[in-house]
Amino acid sequence: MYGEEVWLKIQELKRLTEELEGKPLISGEDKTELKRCAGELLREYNAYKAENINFKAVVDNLVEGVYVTDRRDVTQYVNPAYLKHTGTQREKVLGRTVQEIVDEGILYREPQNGEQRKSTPDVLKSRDGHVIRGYVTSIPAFDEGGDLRRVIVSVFDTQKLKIREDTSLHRHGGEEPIEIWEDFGKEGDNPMIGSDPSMRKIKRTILRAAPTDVTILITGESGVGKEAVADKIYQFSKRGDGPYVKVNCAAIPTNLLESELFGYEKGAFTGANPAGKAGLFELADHGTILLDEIGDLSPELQIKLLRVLQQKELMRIGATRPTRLDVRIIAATNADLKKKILEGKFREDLYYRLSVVLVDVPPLRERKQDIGRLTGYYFEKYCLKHGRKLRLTDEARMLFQSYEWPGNVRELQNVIENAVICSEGEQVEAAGFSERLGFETPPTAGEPFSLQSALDSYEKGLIEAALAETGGVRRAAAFLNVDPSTISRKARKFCIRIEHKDK
Ligand SMILES: Nc1ncnc2c1ncn2[C@@H]1O[C@H](COP(=O)(O)OP(=O)(O)OP(=O)(O)O)[C@@H](O)[C@H]1O
Repeated sequence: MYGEEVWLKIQELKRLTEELEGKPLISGEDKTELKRCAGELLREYNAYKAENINFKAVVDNLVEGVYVTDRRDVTQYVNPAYLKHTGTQREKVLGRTVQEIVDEGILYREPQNGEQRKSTPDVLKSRDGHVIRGYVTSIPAFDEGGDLRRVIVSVFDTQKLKIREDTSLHRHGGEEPIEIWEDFGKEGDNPMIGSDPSMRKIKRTILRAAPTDVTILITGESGVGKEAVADKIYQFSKRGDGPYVKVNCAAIPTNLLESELFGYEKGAFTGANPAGKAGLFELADHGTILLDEIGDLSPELQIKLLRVLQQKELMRIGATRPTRLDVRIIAATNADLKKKILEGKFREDLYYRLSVVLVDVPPLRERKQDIGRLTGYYFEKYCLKHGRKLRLTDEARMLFQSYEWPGNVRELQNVIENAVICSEGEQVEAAGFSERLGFETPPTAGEPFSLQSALDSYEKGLIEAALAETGGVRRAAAFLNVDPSTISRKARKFCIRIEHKDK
């Protein structure tokens, strides 16, 4: 007697109990017995409900990815969250062995231990260039005879882990664990690598400002990652499912930029589309627009943009009525806008409207702590992309640390990709980059050259690199096999700032 039947019976019993309540013919004992019966039935019904929960529907709706294989490693089930994390499709994996899937390059999964429960961070990667990170737990399920029946793999989206840890961090006011800040972003997207204090601050700002609708101005040298910051703001905003329109204001000729941004009405000017055209702002309605190189905006367009910011509406060219807009504006520039204001080239009121939140991304040379991780990430990425199995030598890594990277992360990417493609052996040596990076360039005859200054420059680079790599004078000294006092003395001589302290 289960389900509906039990329920009806309980209702009947309840009704009877209430009816008999107060009637003299039924004894107290009978009433107690009736109540006991009803209670028992209710318990039975609840047990039935618990046993028959639709667990598949539950697992289908989990935030964690779940992947189940049988004992021969054949995929039996994957939940939607798993497919989302890995960007793969159900039909590509169901009924297939993990090995087949890995061999085809649909997915890369580091070896899992099928015999024991195991938790490992960072074990999922897709081979299409994205590195996917998740916290993975594999649980083998055995039958009564002790034989392995299936393996249940659950993947925790580390992005969620990061945000949860971040909030707990603020609650407890503790020191942030570095790994939270290493990569930053949803799985499958470009990570934003950086655990240098300046980058951590930027990531905290992104987490705080993204869910609001405030205007954000991102400044910094070319190639530092301004667009990468804007992408994260978009991802973490409430508009993450809405349109995201990116406009490089410097790339569109000034005479076209107005119609591109604001659109025009029909017959607005000769040569225009007779039906009129919506501008990029309108295409970004209910979403986000990134105005890159905002410093290049003409004075006329600055006024039009101010109107969009102040009144949340725009005038198409040739229009008589404004169009209402709901767009979140992010602006970016590598120009010094304060200087442009002083020179009368940029409106001060626009600057303040744009920079409600200001994110200044420092150049790579000011966050040397991140060079190692960025190098590792891009080296792995380009090796995968170009199908090469290479090793980056320690000397090459050191060289990277001591270089100033005027082109910032973009230059680092290019140098690494070039080395991955061009290197002939099995490892990428420092010599492969040194000339490109301007190290050890042999002097040409007749050029003024001092051996001492070349040696000083090399020594300075090595000490800076060792300090950045090891994080302290004593450890840098051990690394270079010299006395700590030598490091301190040379740091003074070469004006190297020592920010790191040995613990
Ligand atoms: N912290 C980071 N971690 C990983 N990759 C990064 C990081 N910052 C930047 N990049 C990568 O470096 C490249 C250049 O970054 P981006 O285009 O965001 O720089 P930018 O400051 O907008 O440059 P520009 O001023 O020239 O437009 C991109 O491919 C980006 O993904």
